Amino acid sequence: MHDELKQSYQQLISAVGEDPQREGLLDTPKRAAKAMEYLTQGYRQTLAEITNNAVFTSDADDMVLIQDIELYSMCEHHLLPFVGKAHIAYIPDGKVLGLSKFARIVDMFARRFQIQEQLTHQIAQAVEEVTGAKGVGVIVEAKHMCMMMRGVEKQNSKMRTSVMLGNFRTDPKTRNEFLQLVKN
Ligand SMILES: Nc1nc2c(ncn2[C@@H]2O[C@H](COP(=O)(O)OP(=O)(O)OP(=O)(O)O)[C@@H](O)[C@H]2O)c(=O)[nH]1
Ligand SMILES: [Zn+2]
Repeated sequence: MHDELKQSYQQLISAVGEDPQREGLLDTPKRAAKAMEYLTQGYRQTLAEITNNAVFTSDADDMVLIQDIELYSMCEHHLLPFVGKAHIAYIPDGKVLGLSKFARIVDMFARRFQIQEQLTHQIAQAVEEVTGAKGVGVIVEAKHMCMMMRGVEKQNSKMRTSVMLGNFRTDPKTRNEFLQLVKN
């Protein structure tokens, strides 16, 4: 993959009319390929591997909220970054997941070519799958460079997506508790 990416970046540099042999650009295909490999490493990870069995038995059955998990992803339409935060809440059903693993789940799906709606959905489903929770709620808020640097060039708009599963979907009280907690 590395060599293929490197060649693609060489072509890209030529295609925009730059000189790939210019001193400042000589190592750019190599660096850019390495960066792109990192930014898409989510394709080469699995849920089992990143959560590493960090699921613990617990009789806690109150809502757990992990807020402000920063995320960097790339929109699949323009391959430009979108940047923001994820908030994840769940109601355990006998099992809790190690705290850091929520951030790892966010990164695994963010480091792919994405649309925000699907990213939000995948995070929620993964948390449900790993914890077997009674319910899961995920909110993602992000700013899309494809709307800021180009196109409509709006600097202040933000996209907010949410996915509610289990009792977050069926029970308005649970959902409201989540939304209230995130607001605070
Ligand atoms: N729903 C959704 N849309 C997104 C996301 N990221 C980018 N987009 C939008 O995808 C759309 C692609 O529209 P097109 O008309 O095919 O592409 P375009 O001509 O580059 O569109 P403009 O951005 O309006 O210039 C744009 O409206 C983007 O704002 C995302 O995560 N979710
Ligand atoms: Zn885009």
